[in-house]
Amino acid sequence: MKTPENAFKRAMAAGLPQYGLWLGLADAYCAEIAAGSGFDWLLIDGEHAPNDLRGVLAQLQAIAAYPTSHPIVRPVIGDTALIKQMLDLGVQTLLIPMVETAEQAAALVAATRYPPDGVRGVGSSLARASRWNRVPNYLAEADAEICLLVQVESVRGLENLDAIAAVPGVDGVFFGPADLSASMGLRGQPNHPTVRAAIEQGMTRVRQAGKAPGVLATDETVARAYLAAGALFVGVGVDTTLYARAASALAARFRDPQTDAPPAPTTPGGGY
Ligand SMILES: O=C(O)C(=O)C[C@H](O)[C@@H](O)CO
Repeated sequence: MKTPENAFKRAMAAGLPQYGLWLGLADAYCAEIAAGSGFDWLLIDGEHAPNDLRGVLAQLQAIAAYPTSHPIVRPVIGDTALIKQMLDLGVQTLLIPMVETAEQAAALVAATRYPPDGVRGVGSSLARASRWNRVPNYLAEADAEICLLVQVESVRGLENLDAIAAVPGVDGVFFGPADLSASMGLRGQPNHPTVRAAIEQGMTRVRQAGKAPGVLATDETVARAYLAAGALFVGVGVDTTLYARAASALAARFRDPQTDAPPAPTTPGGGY
Protein backbone atom coordinates (compact mmCIF):
# COMPACT_ATOMS: atom_id res chain seq x y z
CA MET A 1 0.00 0.00 0.00
CA LYS A 2 1.29 3.46 -0.98
CA THR A 3 0.42 6.95 0.16
CA PRO A 4 -2.39 8.08 -2.15
CA GLU A 5 -1.19 10.38 -4.90
CA ASN A 6 -2.59 13.90 -4.79
CA ALA A 7 -4.23 13.99 -8.23
CA PHE A 8 -5.51 17.54 -7.68
CA LYS A 9 -2.00 18.84 -7.04
CA ARG A 10 -0.63 17.02 -10.09
CA ALA A 11 -3.41 18.26 -12.36
CA MET A 12 -2.79 21.88 -11.39
CA ALA A 13 0.96 21.44 -11.83
CA ALA A 14 0.15 20.26 -15.36
CA GLY A 15 -1.86 23.45 -15.91
CA LEU A 16 -5.26 21.73 -16.02
CA PRO A 17 -8.07 23.88 -14.55
CA GLN A 18 -9.95 22.17 -11.74
CA TYR A 19 -13.64 22.87 -11.08
CA GLY A 20 -15.06 22.56 -7.61
CA LEU A 21 -18.13 22.73 -5.43
CA TRP A 22 -18.23 24.28 -1.96
CA LEU A 23 -19.73 21.98 0.68
CA GLY A 24 -21.46 23.76 3.56
CA LEU A 25 -24.27 21.31 4.29
CA ALA A 26 -21.88 19.59 6.68
CA ASP A 27 -23.27 16.15 6.03
CA ALA A 28 -21.65 12.97 4.68
CA TYR A 29 -24.74 11.84 2.80
CA CYS A 30 -24.89 15.16 0.94
CA ALA A 31 -21.13 15.05 0.36
CA GLU A 32 -21.52 11.65 -1.32
CA ILE A 33 -24.19 13.03 -3.64
CA ALA A 34 -21.83 15.88 -4.53
CA ALA A 35 -18.95 13.44 -5.03
CA GLY A 36 -20.85 11.67 -7.78
CA SER A 37 -21.63 14.90 -9.62
CA GLY A 38 -18.46 15.27 -11.65
CA PHE A 39 -16.59 18.05 -9.83
CA ASP A 40 -12.79 17.79 -9.71
CA TRP A 41 -12.75 18.96 -6.09
CA LEU A 42 -15.08 19.42 -3.16
CA LEU A 43 -14.35 21.95 -0.43
CA ILE A 44 -15.41 20.80 3.03
CA ASP A 45 -15.81 24.12 4.77
CA GLY A 46 -14.88 24.30 8.43
CA GLU A 47 -14.61 28.09 8.44
CA HIS A 48 -18.24 29.05 7.99
CA ALA A 49 -20.12 25.72 8.00
CA PRO A 50 -20.79 23.70 11.20
CA ASN A 51 -18.13 21.03 10.61
CA ASP A 52 -16.27 19.44 13.50
CA LEU A 53 -13.46 16.88 13.18
CA ARG A 54 -15.79 13.88 13.12
CA GLY A 55 -18.03 15.58 10.58
CA VAL A 56 -15.04 16.21 8.32
CA LEU A 57 -13.96 12.58 8.74
CA ALA A 58 -17.40 11.25 7.75
CA GLN A 59 -17.40 13.42 4.62
CA LEU A 60 -13.88 12.29 3.69
CA GLN A 61 -15.00 8.67 4.02
CA ALA A 62 -18.05 9.31 1.84
CA ILE A 63 -16.04 11.10 -0.85
CA ALA A 64 -13.30 8.43 -0.83
CA ALA A 65 -15.55 6.10 -2.82
CA TYR A 66 -15.38 8.60 -5.72
CA PRO A 67 -11.67 8.99 -6.51
CA THR A 68 -12.21 11.53 -9.31
CA SER A 69 -13.50 14.10 -6.78
CA HIS A 70 -10.69 15.39 -4.59
CA PRO A 71 -11.55 16.57 -1.06
CA ILE A 72 -10.12 19.88 0.14
CA VAL A 73 -10.66 20.97 3.74
CA ARG A 74 -10.80 24.54 4.98
CA PRO A 75 -10.21 24.68 8.74
CA VAL A 76 -11.58 27.60 10.67
CA ILE A 77 -8.07 28.98 11.17
CA GLY A 78 -4.53 28.13 10.11
CA ASP A 79 -3.56 26.65 13.45
CA THR A 80 -0.67 24.17 13.60
CA ALA A 81 -2.45 21.73 15.94
CA LEU A 82 -5.68 21.84 13.96
CA ILE A 83 -3.77 21.28 10.72
CA LYS A 84 -2.09 18.24 12.32
CA GLN A 85 -5.48 16.77 13.12
CA MET A 86 -6.74 17.38 9.58
CA LEU A 87 -3.65 15.80 8.02
CA ASP A 88 -3.93 12.78 10.31
CA LEU A 89 -7.55 12.37 9.16
CA GLY A 90 -6.15 11.94 5.65
CA VAL A 91 -6.64 15.43 4.26
CA GLN A 92 -3.97 16.11 1.63
CA THR A 93 -5.15 19.48 0.36
CA LEU A 94 -5.82 22.34 2.74
CA LEU A 95 -7.27 25.78 2.12
CA ILE A 96 -6.29 28.17 4.88
CA PRO A 97 -8.30 31.37 5.35
CA MET A 98 -7.05 34.88 6.07
CA VAL A 99 -3.35 34.69 5.15
CA GLU A 100 -1.78 38.13 5.09
CA THR A 101 2.00 37.74 5.31
CA ALA A 102 4.80 35.55 3.98
CA GLU A 103 5.74 34.68 7.58
CA GLN A 104 2.24 33.33 8.19
CA ALA A 105 2.42 31.33 4.93
CA ALA A 106 5.83 29.89 5.89
CA ALA A 107 4.46 28.80 9.28
CA LEU A 108 1.59 27.05 7.50
CA VAL A 109 4.01 25.19 5.24
CA ALA A 110 5.94 24.08 8.33
CA ALA A 111 2.71 22.84 9.93
CA THR A 112 2.15 20.50 6.98
CA ARG A 113 5.64 18.95 6.92
CA TYR A 114 7.24 16.42 9.24
CA PRO A 115 10.51 17.37 10.98
CA PRO A 116 13.19 18.23 10.15
CA ASP A 117 11.47 20.08 7.28
CA GLY A 118 8.54 21.24 9.41
CA VAL A 119 6.78 20.80 12.73
CA ARG A 120 3.99 18.30 12.04
CA GLY A 121 3.67 15.96 15.01
CA VAL A 122 4.21 12.25 14.29
CA GLY A 123 1.33 9.97 15.24
CA SER A 124 0.86 7.78 12.20
CA SER A 125 -0.20 4.66 14.10
CA LEU A 126 -3.36 6.58 15.10
CA ALA A 127 -3.91 8.21 11.73
CA ARG A 128 -6.28 7.36 8.91
CA ALA A 129 -3.80 9.18 6.66
CA SER A 130 -1.28 6.34 7.00
CA ARG A 131 -4.06 3.73 7.13
CA TRP A 132 -2.95 3.16 10.70
CA ASN A 133 0.62 2.40 9.59
CA ARG A 134 -0.44 0.00 6.85
CA VAL A 135 1.23 2.42 4.41
CA PRO A 136 4.85 1.44 5.08
CA ASN A 137 6.52 4.60 3.75
CA TYR A 138 3.92 7.13 4.82
CA LEU A 139 6.33 9.22 6.89
CA ALA A 140 8.69 9.48 3.92
CA GLU A 141 6.01 10.06 1.27
CA ALA A 142 3.43 12.25 3.03
CA ASP A 143 5.02 15.69 2.57
CA ALA A 144 5.23 15.40 -1.22
CA GLU A 145 1.49 14.76 -1.51
CA ILE A 146 0.45 17.80 0.52
CA CYS A 147 -1.11 20.66 -1.41
CA LEU A 148 -1.26 23.92 0.52
CA LEU A 149 -3.61 26.61 -0.72
CA VAL A 150 -3.64 29.92 1.12
CA GLN A 151 -6.41 32.48 0.98
CA VAL A 152 -5.61 36.08 0.24
CA GLU A 153 -8.75 38.02 1.04
CA SER A 154 -7.75 41.36 2.50
CA VAL A 155 -6.06 44.51 1.28
CA ARG A 156 -3.06 43.67 3.48
CA GLY A 157 -2.86 40.19 1.96
CA LEU A 158 -2.96 41.68 -1.55
CA GLU A 159 -0.14 44.08 -0.64
CA ASN A 160 1.97 41.09 0.41
CA LEU A 161 0.83 38.81 -2.41
CA ASP A 162 4.17 38.42 -4.21
CA ALA A 163 5.96 37.49 -0.98
CA ILE A 164 3.19 35.05 0.01
CA ALA A 165 3.15 33.36 -3.40
CA ALA A 166 6.94 33.06 -3.37
CA VAL A 167 6.99 30.95 -0.18
CA PRO A 168 8.26 27.45 -1.04
CA GLY A 169 5.59 24.90 -0.22
CA VAL A 170 2.68 27.23 -0.99
CA ASP A 171 1.06 25.52 -3.97
CA GLY A 172 -1.73 27.95 -4.69
CA VAL A 173 -3.35 31.22 -3.70
CA PHE A 174 -7.12 31.46 -3.46
CA PHE A 175 -8.77 34.87 -3.65
CA GLY A 176 -11.86 35.14 -1.44
CA PRO A 177 -14.15 37.63 -3.21
CA ALA A 178 -16.58 38.01 -0.29
CA ASP A 179 -13.94 38.93 2.28
CA LEU A 180 -11.75 40.84 -0.15
CA SER A 181 -14.64 43.02 -1.29
CA ALA A 182 -15.44 43.80 2.36
CA SER A 183 -11.81 44.64 3.06
CA MET A 184 -11.80 46.94 0.03
CA GLY A 185 -14.82 48.83 1.37
CA LEU A 186 -17.22 47.09 -1.02
CA ARG A 187 -18.96 44.73 1.40
CA GLY A 188 -21.59 42.53 -0.30
CA GLN A 189 -20.21 43.31 -3.77
CA PRO A 190 -17.82 40.41 -4.52
CA ASN A 191 -18.33 40.90 -8.26
CA HIS A 192 -17.70 44.66 -8.22
CA PRO A 193 -15.44 45.59 -11.18
CA THR A 194 -12.75 46.91 -8.81
CA VAL A 195 -12.71 43.62 -6.88
CA ARG A 196 -12.65 41.56 -10.07
CA ALA A 197 -9.80 43.62 -11.46
CA ALA A 198 -7.79 43.22 -8.25
CA ILE A 199 -8.34 39.44 -8.32
CA GLU A 200 -7.43 39.13 -12.00
CA GLN A 201 -4.24 41.14 -11.46
CA GLY A 202 -3.51 38.99 -8.41
CA MET A 203 -3.94 35.84 -10.50
CA THR A 204 -1.34 37.05 -12.98
CA ARG A 205 1.12 37.62 -10.14
CA VAL A 206 0.45 34.17 -8.70
CA ARG A 207 1.04 32.56 -12.12
CA GLN A 208 4.27 34.57 -12.45
CA ALA A 209 5.40 33.03 -9.15
CA GLY A 210 4.76 29.59 -10.66
CA LYS A 211 1.83 28.89 -8.34
CA ALA A 212 -1.86 28.12 -8.94
CA PRO A 213 -4.46 30.87 -8.56
CA GLY A 214 -7.99 30.02 -7.45
CA VAL A 215 -11.29 31.69 -6.66
CA LEU A 216 -14.95 31.10 -5.89
CA ALA A 217 -17.33 32.44 -8.55
CA THR A 218 -20.90 31.20 -8.55
CA ASP A 219 -21.82 33.37 -11.54
CA GLU A 220 -20.84 31.41 -14.66
CA THR A 221 -19.81 34.49 -16.64
CA VAL A 222 -17.55 35.64 -13.82
CA ALA A 223 -16.13 32.13 -13.37
CA ARG A 224 -15.26 31.94 -17.08
CA ALA A 225 -13.62 35.37 -16.95
CA TYR A 226 -11.42 34.21 -14.06
CA LEU A 227 -10.50 31.07 -16.00
CA ALA A 228 -9.53 33.27 -18.95
CA ALA A 229 -7.41 35.32 -16.52
CA GLY A 230 -5.47 32.20 -15.54
CA ALA A 231 -7.37 30.66 -12.62
CA LEU A 232 -6.50 27.00 -12.12
CA PHE A 233 -9.01 26.05 -9.42
CA VAL A 234 -12.43 27.62 -9.48
CA GLY A 235 -15.31 26.91 -7.14
CA VAL A 236 -18.38 27.29 -9.33
CA GLY A 237 -21.09 26.59 -6.80
CA VAL A 238 -22.06 26.29 -3.15
CA ASP A 239 -24.25 23.37 -2.06
CA THR A 240 -26.27 25.35 0.49
CA THR A 241 -27.14 27.92 -2.18
CA LEU A 242 -28.06 25.25 -4.73
CA TYR A 243 -30.35 23.55 -2.22
CA ALA A 244 -31.94 26.72 -0.85
CA ARG A 245 -32.64 28.12 -4.30
CA ALA A 246 -34.04 24.87 -5.70
CA ALA A 247 -36.22 24.26 -2.64
CA SER A 248 -37.58 27.82 -2.64
CA ALA A 249 -38.25 27.73 -6.37
CA LEU A 250 -40.14 24.43 -6.11
CA ALA A 251 -42.26 25.59 -3.18
CA ALA A 252 -42.98 28.89 -4.93
CA ARG A 253 -44.55 27.01 -7.83
CA PHE A 254 -47.28 25.74 -5.52
CA ARG A 255 -47.79 28.58 -3.04
CA ASP A 256 -49.75 31.75 -3.51
CA PRO A 257 -47.11 34.51 -3.51
CA GLN A 258 -49.74 36.99 -2.33
CA THR A 259 -50.36 35.17 0.94
CA ASP A 260 -48.00 32.92 2.79
CA ALA A 261 -44.84 32.42 0.71
CA PRO A 262 -41.63 32.61 2.78
CA PRO A 263 -38.84 34.75 1.35
CA ALA A 264 -36.58 33.18 -1.26
CA PRO A 265 -32.84 33.22 -0.48
CA THR A 266 -31.27 36.54 -1.31
CA THR A 267 -28.21 36.52 -3.49
CA PRO A 268 -26.08 39.46 -2.42
CA GLY A 269 -23.52 40.04 -5.11
CA GLY A 270 -24.20 36.76 -6.83
CA GLY A 271 -24.79 34.11 -4.19
CA TYR A 272 -21.63 33.99 -2.06
O1 LIG B 1 -14.16 35.45 0.88
C1 LIG B 1 -14.69 34.54 0.21
O2 LIG B 1 -15.33 34.74 -0.83
C2 LIG B 1 -14.50 33.17 0.68
O3 LIG B 1 -13.61 32.93 1.45
C3 LIG B 1 -15.51 32.15 0.33
C4 LIG B 1 -16.59 32.39 1.38
O4 LIG B 1 -16.27 31.84 2.61
C5 LIG B 1 -17.99 32.13 1.01
O5 LIG B 1 -18.33 33.02 0.01
C6 LIG B 1 -18.43 30.75 0.68
O6 LIG B 1 -19.82 30.80 0.40
